[in-house]
Amino acid sequence: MTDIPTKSLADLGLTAQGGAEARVTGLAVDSRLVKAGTLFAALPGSKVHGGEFIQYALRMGASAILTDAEGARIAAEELAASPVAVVVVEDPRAALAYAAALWFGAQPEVMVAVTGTNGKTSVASFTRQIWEALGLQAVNIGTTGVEGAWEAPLAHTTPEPITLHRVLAEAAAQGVTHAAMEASSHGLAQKRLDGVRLAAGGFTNLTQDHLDYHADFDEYFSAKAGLFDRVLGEDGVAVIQMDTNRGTEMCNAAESAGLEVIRVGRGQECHLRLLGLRFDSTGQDLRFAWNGAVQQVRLELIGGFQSENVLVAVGLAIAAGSDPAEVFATLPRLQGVRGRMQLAATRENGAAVFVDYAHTPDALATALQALRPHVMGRLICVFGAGGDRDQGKRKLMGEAVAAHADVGIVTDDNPRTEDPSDIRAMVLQGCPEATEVGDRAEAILRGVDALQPGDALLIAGKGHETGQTVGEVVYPFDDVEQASVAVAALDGHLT
Ligand SMILES: CC(=O)N[C@H]1[C@@H](OP(=O)(O)OP(=O)(O)OC[C@H]2O[C@@H](n3ccc(=O)[nH]c3=O)[C@H](O)[C@@H]2O)O[C@H](CO)[C@@H](O)[C@@H]1O[C@H](C)C(=O)N[C@@H](C)C(=O)N[C@H](CCC(=O)O)C(=O)O
Ligand SMILES: Nc1ncnc2c1ncn2[C@@H]1O[C@H](COP(=O)(O)OP(=O)(O)OP(=O)(O)O)[C@@H](O)[C@H]1O
Ligand SMILES: N[C@H](CCC[C@H](N)C(=O)O)C(=O)O
Ligand SMILES: [Mg+2]
Repeated sequence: MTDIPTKSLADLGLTAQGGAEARVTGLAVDSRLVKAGTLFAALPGSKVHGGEFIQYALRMGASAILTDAEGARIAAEELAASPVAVVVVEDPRAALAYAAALWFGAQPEVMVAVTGTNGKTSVASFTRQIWEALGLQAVNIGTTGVEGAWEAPLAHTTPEPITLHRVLAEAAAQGVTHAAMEASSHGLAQKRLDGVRLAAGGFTNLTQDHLDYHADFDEYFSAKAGLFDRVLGEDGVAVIQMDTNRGTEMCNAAESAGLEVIRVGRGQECHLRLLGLRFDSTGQDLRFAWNGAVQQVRLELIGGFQSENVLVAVGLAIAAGSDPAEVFATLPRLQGVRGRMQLAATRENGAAVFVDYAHTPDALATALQALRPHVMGRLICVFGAGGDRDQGKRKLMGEAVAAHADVGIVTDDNPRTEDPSDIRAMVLQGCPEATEVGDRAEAILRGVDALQPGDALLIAGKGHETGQTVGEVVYPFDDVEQASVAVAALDGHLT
């Protein structure tokens, strides 16, 4: 007959109205993906309630519907006329997260997650690199896809639970035992990772971003705190960067939830205490103490914020069971993450071009300040702000560049469905002296052309991205490639 694996609602931890049972052949949150036997999760959305699509899911042969009272109300007529099993719960997103975990079953034995406005991808990658250096089969999961012992592309930083658990089960089947994942604020607010068993959770920092999605900064904080007060079990460990806005509050939230906390920072109360950083042209020396015992390691990474991220990764690896001394010994082998303070090209006159993913006011300020000790001349910054995203951060991004760069060039960064010149105008409010060059390739060429001996150029905002999204179309675009092209064109012309 059929070899499609099925599960009962009870197998998925769900109870239908009237005790109805159903054999489920798959899960879907989008009605357009429903096939015969699928459980369709009709979720409350930001634009529309998924309940509107229940009738369509029924026509496609859904065997069960998971929704809330509102979804059941919207589709009351169709549901009454159908033999489908209906599960009504208060929080269908959380129920879906647990059902997806039960559907796919396996996940890597040891998992950690990291949240924060900036630094998640970096911490997740460093944690994976530490594990790999210790001989473990490890991956990081997030903005740059699944990387490490097993690789796969992802469309989101924290995928919705069906994709997430499919990926975790496939990774486990490939022999991956350790995984470090990013927990975005959207992912936490939508409970995408509530079904994941985590040994530890990390926090990097909290500054402005995504206030188009979260009602205000407190709600944004609460979403991030959900990693500690909801997702991590009581035997989990929290690794908290203290030297940052809301670090103490996040630590309190973790302690109130009964978690053990590893504090990271410069203060005396920190278990992983940053004692000093010395910068040179290829990296930095990091001096720190672990429970009072002093360590010093060489990092081939540009920018002091990378040391902060490394210490959070160190805390996560220790929290998840690795031996501290063995973890410290791996650190000189850490490699920078693609598009994070990446040296993309060098001009014949020695001036360097860096590509970085700074796309928030704090990240721009941090990245520019991090470059300053490496630059004797001027710091030039090519940057822009994304369309269909938090508008409130645009002027603040301009202000960060006005404050920390010597020359600013405002350009486009994924205008999406907005008018690019409107976005640039909002950015320019924060840096009226900057030059406006809409075309990003031309902006990069202008920035590279301006480089004199001792200067450096920071191309910010796109990092590892390989496309420029204008309207609904993604045009191929790579900052690292454009930097090389510009240097070759200008220096080739000069020689
Ligand atoms: C803003 C946001 O996070 N939206 C997510 C949310 O959708 P929504 O609430 O807006 O959905 P909606 O359009 O109102 O529709 C409601 C429901 O009806 C369903 N539907 C809709 C149309 C249809 O024909 N049939 C159907 O079933 C939808 O699947 C949805 O479940 O719930 C959906 C189902 O779980 C997600 O797929 C969707 O993520 C979209 C794709 C998205 O782009 N999210 C981005 C912003 C995101 O999550 N980014 C974060 C953070 C990045 C960062 O840190 O910088 C990330 O983790 O990537
Ligand atoms: N600890 C930090 N403090 C401040 N800024 C940072 C820190 N770490 C990274 N950044 C800045 O943020 C940029 C993005 O870093 P990263 O990709 O690691 O963050 P992320 O949190 O994963 O971002 P996203 O929300 O897009 O997934 C870096 O290129 C750098 O400019
Ligand atoms: N995950 C972030 C990435 C932003 C990167 C930047 N290039 C932009 O498009 O704004 C977001 O979607 O808000
Ligand atoms: Mg990321």
